Amino acid sequence: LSKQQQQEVYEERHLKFISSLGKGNFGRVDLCRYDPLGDNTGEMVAVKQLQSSKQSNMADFQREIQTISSLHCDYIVKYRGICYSAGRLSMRLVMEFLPFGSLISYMEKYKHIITTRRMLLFTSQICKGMEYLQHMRYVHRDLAARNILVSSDTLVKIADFGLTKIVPLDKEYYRVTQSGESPIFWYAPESLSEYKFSHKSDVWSFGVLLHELFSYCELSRNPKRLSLHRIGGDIQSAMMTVHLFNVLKENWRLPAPALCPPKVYSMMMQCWAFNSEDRPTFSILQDLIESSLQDERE
Ligand SMILES: CCc1cc(O)ccc1-c1ccc2c(C(=O)Nc3ccc(C)nc3)n[nH]c2c1
Repeated sequence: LSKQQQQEVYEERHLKFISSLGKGNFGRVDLCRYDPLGDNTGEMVAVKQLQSSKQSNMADFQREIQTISSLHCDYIVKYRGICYSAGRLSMRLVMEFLPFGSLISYMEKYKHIITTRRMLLFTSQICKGMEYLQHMRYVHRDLAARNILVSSDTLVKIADFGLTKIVPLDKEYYRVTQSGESPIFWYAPESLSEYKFSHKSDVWSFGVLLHELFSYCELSRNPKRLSLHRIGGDIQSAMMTVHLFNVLKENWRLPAPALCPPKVYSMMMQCWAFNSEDRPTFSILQDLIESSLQDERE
């Protein structure tokens, strides 16, 4: 079977645990080898335990699987299938394994050798992935460096943990975000004030992701830290959204990262237009990225 025709049902007995990929912002994920031939030639996959205790969740769950399995794009982490645990009500989500893990850990590790060109290549790939999601009428709502995975030194992919977002653990519901990360610092003003999400709010988040990337995903310079510095870090969380909305209304924006090419910061600023209709589309952003790539080529 070609990779594309790979059956969607994985038999538990052939799913061999290799190691834990750590508790990223997507909950606990394991590296497994799916080895039906039993000769260690099977493919490596990333596997996540999903519990869906109530019947209602099952409907949500099936719908999410329908969506995730319908996304076929080189710049979106591929859904591989589902492994039904014999007897137990739980099941496991099987996704494509990306050998370099999260963009945040990658940038921390390689920031001294990664070039502006390479960062613009990653930017272009994420933009293409978002163009595809928009074409599929899919709003991501949580575009951030923590949700980008690295396949190789020249390829990154968008992971949408939508599935892991909606499936609660058998006891409590948990938000799929980096421990301590509050997504409000990636939210467009209309998302903060009216909880409205659209392709245009994804563009706003894309600008914040660009800021993370060109700040080498450094924790000291991350959007949450910089925003809290501006609005005062000591306010309780309920007021944080209001304060953040107000400073954005008064045209405060994240400052240009050190060494950031002017054209790239200008792109971020266009993504952060207060009125959503003034923001560029992902295809316009693609042209701006190409033009920045040209500058880096000369
Ligand atoms: C199955 C959970 C999931 C659910 C979803 O909806 C979307 C994506 C994923 C997912 C999450 C993590 C990974 C990983 C990885 O973490 N890889 C790595 C490689 C190397 C190191 C050190 N750490 C880590 N690879 N593919 C992955 C897919």
